[in-house]
Amino acid sequence: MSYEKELHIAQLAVQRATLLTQRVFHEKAKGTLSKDDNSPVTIGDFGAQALIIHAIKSNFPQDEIVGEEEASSLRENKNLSTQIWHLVKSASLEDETSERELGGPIESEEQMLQAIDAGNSAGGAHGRIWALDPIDGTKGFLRGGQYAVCLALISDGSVKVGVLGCPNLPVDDAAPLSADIDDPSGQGRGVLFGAVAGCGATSRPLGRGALQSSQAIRMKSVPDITDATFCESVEAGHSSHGDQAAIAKALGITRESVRMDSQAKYGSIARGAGDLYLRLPVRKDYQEKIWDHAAGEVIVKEAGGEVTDAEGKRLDFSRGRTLKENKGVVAAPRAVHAQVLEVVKSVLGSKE
Ligand SMILES: Nc1ncnc2c1ncn2[C@@H]1O[C@H](COP(=O)(O)O)[C@@H](O)[C@H]1OP(=O)(O)O
Ligand SMILES: [Mg+2]
Ligand SMILES: [Mg+2]
Ligand SMILES: [Mg+2]
Repeated sequence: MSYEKELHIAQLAVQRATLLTQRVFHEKAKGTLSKDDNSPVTIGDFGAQALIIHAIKSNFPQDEIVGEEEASSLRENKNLSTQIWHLVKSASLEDETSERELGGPIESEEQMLQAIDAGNSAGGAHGRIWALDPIDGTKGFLRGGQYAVCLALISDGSVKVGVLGCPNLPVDDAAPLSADIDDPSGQGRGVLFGAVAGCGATSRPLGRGALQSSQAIRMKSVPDITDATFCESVEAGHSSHGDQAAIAKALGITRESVRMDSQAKYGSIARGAGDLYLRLPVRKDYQEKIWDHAAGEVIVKEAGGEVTDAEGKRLDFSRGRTLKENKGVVAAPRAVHAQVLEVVKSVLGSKE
């Protein structure tokens, strides 16, 4: 199957939602709530989830959706719900054809809340399931750093389509990897990554109207691993900076890591701006969420990379809303992945 329509709709939907999040990014008040697990969620997360689910349901009504957010807190907070509705109502691409392809506007605030709640699939091993993270790296979003709007289609447990909207990464695939956003106007920034299993990965400028033309991306070859650049989370609670530093040292890597929030890390290594992405668990009991990895996994694999957990197992997207069979993530160019994994195992093994 070619998944041409799925990729097209996913890219348009992520583009439109990313533009909504950018408006919130530049506002001082972001309507932030704290969820039960103490993580933040903003009006940008809710608005983006509503828009993307509306687009998927309009085009693929039978498909299920695993979305990070749900609307119960909004039903108890009319003020916040109305703020989101204002954002969603006025979100549109400049291109009318694209707008129509996304199912036209959401008609009411209630329909918006229902769309948010339609991301409640339990996930699983059968059928077509979309994994949606409307803002990945919400902490980065609040800090003025990197974040990503992430959407993937999983079919019978494996990722077929992945799209990442990264508004704060440079458009230029060859720009050196840096977590800084030193250009507050956003000029020259905003990239949309896409991939279909078996068909390669691409990047294109995020833009405001119809999709601009894309170019193929490839990971960089790494003839000498000691020259590699690796990226990792900003948040020390999300992955073990200590273990990652020990692994880099054992590999002979001398360059400092680049710390950035969100799946912008997967996009960055896929286009060769960085080489490795290491995410070693801090807490044994944390289960990674499928929406935090699905799009990034297929984009890196299609750009010539390998993605496994810290034990070398493939990421298993068929187990529900989380990657409960996996611990950590190791992403690297295919030619050096085994070498990196060996060091990961030996560094983690020596701790036990
Ligand atoms: N203890 C944890 N270990 C790993 N990832 C976590 C942990 N807690 C939250 N996350 C998730 O990591 C993702 C961000 O990753 P990164 O730090 O690489 O940008 C977020 O989706 C965040 O989830 P949440 O959306 O609930 O905040
Ligand atoms: Mg996330
Ligand atoms: Mg999120
Ligand atoms: Mg979150």
